[in-house]
Amino acid sequence: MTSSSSPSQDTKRLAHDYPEGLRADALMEEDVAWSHEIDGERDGDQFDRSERAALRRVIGLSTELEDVTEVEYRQLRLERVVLVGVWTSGTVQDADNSLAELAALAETAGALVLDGVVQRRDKPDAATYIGSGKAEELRDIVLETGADTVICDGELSPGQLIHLEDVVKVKVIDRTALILDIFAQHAKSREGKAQVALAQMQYMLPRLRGWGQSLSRQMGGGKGGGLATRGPGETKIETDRRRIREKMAKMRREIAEMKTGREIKRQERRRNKVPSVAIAGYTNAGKSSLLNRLTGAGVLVENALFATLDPTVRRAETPGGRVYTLADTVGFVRHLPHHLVEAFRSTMEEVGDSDLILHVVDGSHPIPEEQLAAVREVIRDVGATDVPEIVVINKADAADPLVLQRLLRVEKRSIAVSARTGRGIDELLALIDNELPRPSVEIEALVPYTHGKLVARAHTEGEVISEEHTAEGTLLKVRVHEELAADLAPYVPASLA
Ligand SMILES: Nc1nc2c(ncn2[C@@H]2O[C@H](COP(=O)(O)OP(=O)(O)OP(=O)(O)O)[C@@H](O)[C@H]2O)c(=O)[nH]1
Ligand SMILES: [Mg+2]
Repeated sequence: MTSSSSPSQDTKRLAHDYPEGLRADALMEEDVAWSHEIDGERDGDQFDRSERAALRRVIGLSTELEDVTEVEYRQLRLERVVLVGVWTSGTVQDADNSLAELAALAETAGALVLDGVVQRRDKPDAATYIGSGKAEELRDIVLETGADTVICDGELSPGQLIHLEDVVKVKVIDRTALILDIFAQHAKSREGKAQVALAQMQYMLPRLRGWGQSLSRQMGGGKGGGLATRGPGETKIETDRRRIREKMAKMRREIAEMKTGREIKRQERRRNKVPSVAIAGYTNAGKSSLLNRLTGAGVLVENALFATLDPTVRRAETPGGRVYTLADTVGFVRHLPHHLVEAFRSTMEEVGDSDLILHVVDGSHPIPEEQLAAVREVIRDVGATDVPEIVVINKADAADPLVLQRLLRVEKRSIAVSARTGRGIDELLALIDNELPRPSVEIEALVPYTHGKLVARAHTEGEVISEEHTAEGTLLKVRVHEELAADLAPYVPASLA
């Protein structure tokens, strides 16, 4: 029969194939070393690394939930984890990639990945996700490695989580909970925090009993407190559910209010006719690096997933001096938990509202096409399909030239760049200039020197074709939007009007 150290044929253990591939610290060290190495030539100031490090997990604590009603303060304490995936379709390579991504997610959350297994099945087992026999094998791996948590590569039903926990006897969490946890760690703005909290509550609501059961099991069936707050005939779970629902409603209202604030700012930009460019793309593709490279903004860059959760908007200029805004956005990931898509919908709508999308993809990834497809799915989801898109194939310095060629051939409007070395950046800037909506009215005006403001506006809001300083004032030939054309109309020389 199968012994603990040799799982049967249809289960594949990844740790043996990638002895170093699943380790987080190696990833981070490379990043730090590099940032010291190239002074002044880096893709961004990594200023809150220490702050981020302070959020890393505490050693030796297992997942705990102190009070379900305080769900937004809940933390998954992950330390030593074993990953498990069910591989239903696609190639072995696909399955490996998926688990490698889960490993990167787990490491981003602060866990140490000890082992990873994928299981070939037609579909996940309804009761235990991997099937009871495999669950026993998984139990052996957990014992052998000393893991305290198992992370499943999918979204499990509350029942599956409980049943699998019963067999493996350590905490079991799924990919959705893991991603929610990372978002919770990384959210900084009030809006971001509220969005994550809402998504967490949504996820928790149907799972309350599961968590409650395993919690009471852990505590030896203790009754817990909170009796005083309970209404007559209401069980603890019912009270908790009711309180969570109330909190969710409050959270939704708050998010709606914050959205209004952002909406006003956006309308202001639109009124000023400032074109907007959104940088979207798969997590870790180099979106923040690109923003930093294009504008010199000091946005946090980290070799971790979901480093950016709060959209940053920066001012940028075309080579001709036309002003536009450049917005960094939340990264995407395959099978983004539905709750998160919902909670971040308003943020993602910014992408749909922009004049141009820079769709950044990691060219050094083995199959960048998968990332492109996953991102486009979300873009479709938020109804942003009619915004023009430039595919920016980043990390060209580290990419396989054949992969680059393939992508450049398939994607019509695409360009290969490296935010790290600066390769292709000038071409990208020119391309952005080309794709940005152009002001529609061409006009010639003689602006008196007393109206210098109008000349300045012509430079930032329009395109100056020629400019001449005459005795009577500045003679401008410009392309501008209609409002500015109206403001300039009084100064159009009679001979031209
Ligand atoms: N080799 C190489 N690495 C790059 C390049 N651009 C970015 N990186 C690295 O890729 C990692 C992720 O970069 P970020 O800019 O944080 O990526 P992001 O898309 O903003 O990621 P999230 O905000 O986490 O979704 C960092 O370690 C960067 O140093 C590049 O052109 N070449
Ligand atoms: Mg980022």
